[in-house]
Order: sequence, then C-alpha cells, then structure tokens
Amino acid sequence: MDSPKLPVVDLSAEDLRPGTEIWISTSKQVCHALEEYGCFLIKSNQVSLDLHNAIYTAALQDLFNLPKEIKQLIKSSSEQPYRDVFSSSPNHEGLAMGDIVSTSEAIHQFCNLAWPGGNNHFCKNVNEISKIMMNLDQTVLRMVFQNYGVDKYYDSQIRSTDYVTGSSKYKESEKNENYVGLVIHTDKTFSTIIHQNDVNGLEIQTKDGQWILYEPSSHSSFLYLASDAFKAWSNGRIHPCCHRVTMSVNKTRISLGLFTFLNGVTHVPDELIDEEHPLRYKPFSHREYYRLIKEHGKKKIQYSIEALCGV
Ligand SMILES: O=C(O)CCC(=O)C(=O)O
Ligand SMILES: [Fe+2]
Repeated sequence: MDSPKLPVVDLSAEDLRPGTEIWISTSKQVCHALEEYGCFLIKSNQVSLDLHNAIYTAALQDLFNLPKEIKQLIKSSSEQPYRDVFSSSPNHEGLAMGDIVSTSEAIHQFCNLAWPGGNNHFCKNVNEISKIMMNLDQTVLRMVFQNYGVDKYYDSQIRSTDYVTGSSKYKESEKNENYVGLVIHTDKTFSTIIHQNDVNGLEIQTKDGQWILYEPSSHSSFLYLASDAFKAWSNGRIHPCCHRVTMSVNKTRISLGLFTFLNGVTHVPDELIDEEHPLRYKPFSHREYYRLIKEHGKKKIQYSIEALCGV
C-alpha cells in the first residue's frame, strides 16, 4: 500500500480572490481536505527566510528563556482568557500568549508584561507572523463558508473569534530514542495553524489509522488543522484532525501556532441541517467547552464536544 500523503493547498496565488475560478476550485479542495483529513499543508510565500530565522533563533528563544517568575506572571494575568504556561510532558513546554493579534495594543501589552525593559524584535516579528496566520485562517474560513453556502454568517463569526498565538518547545531526543512530545489528541479550538522550525515531529492520523509526518515544503509552509468546535459547527461534516508529536532527532523542536476560539453561542447553521444531515449538535459555548476540558483534564478525565452538546 502506498503511504498516504497530506493534502496540499496553494494559497500563494496573487489572483486568489473571492469569485474567481481559482478561488472556487481552491475552496473545493479546502473542504475536501477538511472533510477527509481534517488538515492540509498550506503553501504560502509570505514568510521570508529572515522572518523565519528571527522567530526561531531569537524571538521564541527569548520567550522560553524568560525567568520562572515572569512565566508565572504571564500564567496568572487574568485579562486574557487563553493565556497560559503549561507542560504536557517532562520534555515539553507550552506558552499561550492570548489574542495578541486582533488589536494593535495587545502585542505591546504582552511584551511589556514579559519584558519590562522592552523587546522590539519580539513584538515586531511575532506580530508579523501572527498576522500572516490570522489572514490565512480567515481565507480558509471564507472558502469553507462560501463552499457550504453560508457566507452570510462569515462576518459575525470573524467578529466573535479570538486568535491566540502560542508556542511549544520539545527537548531533543537523546541517543536517537523516540519519545512522545504530545500524546494523540484533537485540538479544542475551532481551527489551528502550525508553523515550525526545521525539526519535524508533528504527525497526523488518517481516518483509517495511518500516521503521516508533517514535513513543511518550505520555511513558509503552514499546517492547517480543523478541531472540535469546527466539527460541531459543521454538523459533523468537518473531520477534527487527530495528531501527536513524536521526537526522534537530537535537536530542539519549536512550533508556533495560531489557535482560534469563538465567543458567545455557536449554532449549526440551518443550511447545514437536512434529511441527510439531521442536527447532531445543540448550540454550545466554546468558552465553556474550553473551561470544562481544563477542569476534566485536571482530574485526568476525557471530555468531548459530544458530551457537551451532542444531540
Ligand atoms: O507542536 C506542534 O507541532 C503541535 C502542537 C499541538 O498539537 C498543540 O499545541 O495542540
Ligand atoms: Fe494539537
């Protein structure tokens, strides 16, 4: 059997504008990939090699090198619901900065908290790549909404979205022994976009249980992942992507992600309910889902979107 490959979607064409033929055919590819794999590799040309290097050799190094007390301050700063510092295993560290991209003050507010003495290059570079990821996320969302015939809800969905920038760091594997950096999971977000340094490790599970390693085709590639809230919103059409991180090389892996969360109450659009697709999810609060996931996680109990709002 041929080994499966991740779908690839090219979002780099300059003439990729709503209404054009290329837009319509790309929208179909996006929906097909999300229904069958829950993910796809985004080909883009927006990240220069300089930006890539500034992010992974300086900005995110500074972030993970922050003193413990500052990390504690970030964790406990309450004005951002999705700001956190956490560890999923002894070899992993995660840091979620909250929504630093939707408003221009937010990145400065985060930087002032993390570096009272200032850190301009962090601010500039992390803001730049977060914006690229936010724009890509909005393009993909617009394509899905148009392809499903529900574009009239697009603007209100964008208005209710929090775009959380976060990063993960995984220690190098010693003596070439594989280790699990993140156990298999689906994200609790609506969607996630991942960018990474030159160390692979993120693996995607196909519907029939095979694993595919995410291998970016350039320093400007991203991986788009659909998550639990997207599945519920789409009345089960979109497949939430199961993934994990396996570390196998003697180098540190750093990834940067954009994680989207919805505010308010999320409904399945009426247009996505019919005889073939009877309603599977009641209206739900994404924020409440996230809260319950964390609460159950502390007790090591699994919780699912179906438990929250499945019909
Ligand atoms: O580090 C990665 O590539 C993936 C991170 C991830 O799966 C997550 O933060 O949910
Ligand atoms: Fe994940």
